[in-house]
Amino acid sequence: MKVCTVRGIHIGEGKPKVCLPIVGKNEKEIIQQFQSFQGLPYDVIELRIDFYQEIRNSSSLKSVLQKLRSMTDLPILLTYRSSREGGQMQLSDEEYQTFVKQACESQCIDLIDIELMSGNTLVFQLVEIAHQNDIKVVMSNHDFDKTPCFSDMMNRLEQMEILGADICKLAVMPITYKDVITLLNMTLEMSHKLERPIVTMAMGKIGVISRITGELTGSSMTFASAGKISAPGQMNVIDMQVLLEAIHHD
Ligand SMILES: O=C1C[C@@](O)(C(=O)O)C[C@@H](O)[C@@H]1O
Repeated sequence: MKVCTVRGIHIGEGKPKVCLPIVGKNEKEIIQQFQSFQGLPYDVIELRIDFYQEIRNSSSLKSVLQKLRSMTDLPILLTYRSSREGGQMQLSDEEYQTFVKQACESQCIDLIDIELMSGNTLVFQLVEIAHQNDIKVVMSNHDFDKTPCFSDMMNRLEQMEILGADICKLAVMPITYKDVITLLNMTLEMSHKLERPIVTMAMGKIGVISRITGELTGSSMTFASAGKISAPGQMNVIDMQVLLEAIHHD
């Protein structure tokens, strides 16, 4: 597995990197949430821009990205999560493309989430826009209803790599503990098979274990919370670091 380095953070090496999501609906809330992270042990900020009410307004979008950039040197991952995949809103294909272009051209972000299921042509175009602007692509897929079978999950991660992902991310919903074990096994296998770092998680209460075992299975990043969660099962960032450290070995 190759390492993806962003602003000196090596994703895919050592302990899984901890990402904290911001879920503010306006600029004030976004900045307040970011400020509340001060002093906490984390590596990457995720701005969940589907929560932001002004996502379609290019000057507001630019302004919020510029403000956040001016406040931190940590890597910023910008994520628009469609309602199809558990997010807060649905952009049309055209709007999605415009949004990705504006965000990447702002030069205020380091990584951008692109949903695998947006359709190959659109995904290809979005990856191109990101890479032209030196932004890394976290390609993602979410199943909030179930855990797909082993081979389906493998295929999705493989497809992400083929489509140009720099990091391949899969989040699923387990119904049973067996689903969680299936995800962990699949992660272990794919972390050896793929060239790109992978990120996986089983959401919800019964999937919590999957958020701390990345060093064993090869999942290179994990999402925690500092107050507001962006997905079910995220644990507090301080508890998370204690557990990651307990598992960590050289
Ligand atoms: O894709 C992911 C992972 C996630 O869904 C989780 O389960 O922690 C949280 C989201 O904010 C992020 O974009």
